[in-house]
Amino acid sequence: MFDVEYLDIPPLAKAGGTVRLPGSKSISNRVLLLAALSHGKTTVHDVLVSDDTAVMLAALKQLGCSVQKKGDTVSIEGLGGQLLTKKASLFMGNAGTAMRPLTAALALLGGEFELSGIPRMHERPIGDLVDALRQLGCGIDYLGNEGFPPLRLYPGTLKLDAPIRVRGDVSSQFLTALLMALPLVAVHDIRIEVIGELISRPYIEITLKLLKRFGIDVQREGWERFTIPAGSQYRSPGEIHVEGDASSASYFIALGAIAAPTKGQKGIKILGVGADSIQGDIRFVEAARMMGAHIDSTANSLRISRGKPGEGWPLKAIDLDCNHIPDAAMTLAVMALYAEGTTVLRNIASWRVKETDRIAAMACELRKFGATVEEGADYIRITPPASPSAWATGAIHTYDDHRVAMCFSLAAFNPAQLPVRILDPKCVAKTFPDYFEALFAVTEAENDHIPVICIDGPTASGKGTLAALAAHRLGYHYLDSGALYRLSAFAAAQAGISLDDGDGVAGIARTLPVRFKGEKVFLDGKDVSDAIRTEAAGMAASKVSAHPQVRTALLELQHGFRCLPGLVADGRDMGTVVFPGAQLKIYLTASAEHRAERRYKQLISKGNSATLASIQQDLEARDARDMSRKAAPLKPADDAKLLDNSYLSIENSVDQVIEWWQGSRPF
Ligand SMILES: Nc1ncnc2c1ncn2[C@@H]1O[C@H](COP(=O)(O)OP(=O)(O)OP(=O)(O)O)[C@@H](O)[C@H]1O
Ligand SMILES: Nc1ccn([C@H]2C[C@H](O)[C@@H](COP(=O)(O)O)O2)c(=O)n1
Repeated sequence: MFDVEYLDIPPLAKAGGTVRLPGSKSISNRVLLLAALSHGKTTVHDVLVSDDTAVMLAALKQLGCSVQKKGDTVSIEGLGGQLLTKKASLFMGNAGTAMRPLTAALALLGGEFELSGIPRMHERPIGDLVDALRQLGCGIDYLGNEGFPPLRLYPGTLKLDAPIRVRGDVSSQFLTALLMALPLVAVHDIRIEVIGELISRPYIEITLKLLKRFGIDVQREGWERFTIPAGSQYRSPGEIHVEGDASSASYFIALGAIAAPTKGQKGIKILGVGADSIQGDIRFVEAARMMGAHIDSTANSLRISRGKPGEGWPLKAIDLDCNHIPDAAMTLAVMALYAEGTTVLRNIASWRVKETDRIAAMACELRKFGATVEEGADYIRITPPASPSAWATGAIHTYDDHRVAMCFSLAAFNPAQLPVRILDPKCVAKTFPDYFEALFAVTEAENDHIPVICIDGPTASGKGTLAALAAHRLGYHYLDSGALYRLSAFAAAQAGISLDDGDGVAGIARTLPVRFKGEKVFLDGKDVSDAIRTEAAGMAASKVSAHPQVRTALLELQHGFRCLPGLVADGRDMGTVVFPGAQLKIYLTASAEHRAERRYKQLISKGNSATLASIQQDLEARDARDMSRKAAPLKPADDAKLLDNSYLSIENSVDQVIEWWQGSRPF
């Protein structure tokens, strides 16, 4: 996951490859709760591992459920409709799929509970569900504002004779919550009557299908009346698989529809969800086809490609009632940027009470790209920028809403080739923690659009420390090019090749079996991190680095580090030779005394013996060699910014680099 303040996505050009989707959030949280309420043990496979499912699992554990989790497989020993814990404070985060059904189940089972969440959860309505539960005799108080969490639940006297009336036009989760809770008390037939037009019906279909898997056969008359038969009892199905998240699929369906295919690939293949999906958002496929996408499906996979020019590309604008795909419809709003004409998405009032007011959020962020957007109580109308030159870009606010973040990543295909900044990208953890990694794995940018920051300078100036920290702040990859010279010298010595034999060392360097993992370096699978960090290894590296053949041999390997979303590289010739077109070049230096002292402290802290004087002598000798060699000598690039950090802390040095970087960005 990109745990950074913002993520800059370079302009993207192409897409192709296979994406395996994480499990559906809606199915995962329903199944986890049903498993907890059932008799017997349920093993749930392919569960979504995310913030919202973590909230549900934590609550179930607090309620006395035995939960075993291994990767995306969760085994739950069901409570059989009996609570082991009758008193608890449960934190629901911003997970509506946990808050609503747990409120209903705990209110009916009795006990004293408090359910709260993050501030946005306390702005999301729950009054219609509370009203329905109060009709049943459940004890519920509002602890904050009337109609909103947090809630206090306490035992009441249940009255189950009269039909229960619940509103269906604000959130279908209220009905889902009742459908999942009422089988716990179905001593006789229990009827639910829906008031108002039921929105998001596909989610009710998911609920009914899953209830059936757990032994509850709800009878439905239209979408207005539901009956839970007397004697209903939850029974574990034993094993159950969660299908991939159809709402998450929408981003990759859209990707296939708007991106030119990468060489050798037939667009995007999505695994985990397909024509047999029980999720309503699978019907996003129909909307994407209407806009021009080519989509083939099997039972549990999809393949998407962009239409030919004039036959699906550019996309066609649509005017669509989106009641059946409320979450995935947000993706259509971004696809509208690539459509000819004005797209209207209707019947989306529920967007206003989701993680944020999604209509307002989408309108505000779409305008940053130059789109003309009109919003109404339950619709949004989007006209894209009139021409490539009318496109703009911006820093996208994500409102702690995972879907806003994921949708707007697709704006990086803009024809003006502008980068897009996603603020707080880690909000995708709610449903798809590795979304951006998955996106970058199947997208391509033109090579010179992938940003590179070069940090060159003499020995022990702090290049590595600075480069690694800057890379971490930006979510970029990091290249320690010095390690490659160290490894070449190390591997050559091990193979009995003289360090003076340029061709011999180059032969080794050309096929270095190297792997970086965090701060560790592996050569042919062996951890050599410490072995290549000695002063002697540094001197050996300096020697082999003077051979032009060795430098040429390592060039391709270094270029390979330039990957999405960007790179910070440190060394001696990053800005002058390896990445001459880099967007930012820094020449980092410090006085020889300061550098010797830093290296001295570094060596001593690792238990090595050294004297300050000998270290200073060694590093000056190494610098002299690196600066005087013919091939790619150490020197500042003509366009490098000079940074002397003799009296600058590490934090201030990083801040300076980030400030320079920000200054070069269009946000
Ligand atoms: N601004 C700074 N102030 C004080 N100490 C620093 C500063 N920058 C780096 N250091 C410390 O200096 C030591 C050397 O830093 P680092 O290994 O990053 O240098 P380097 O330039 O990459 O060295 P080399 O050329 O040998 O690879 C480390 O212990 C690091 O923590
Ligand atoms: N881009 C680079 C990086 C390193 N070298 C050589 C010269 C250095 O003395 C030696 C070790 O580098 P360090 O790990 O100390 O950064 O490798 C080079 O020539 N070009």
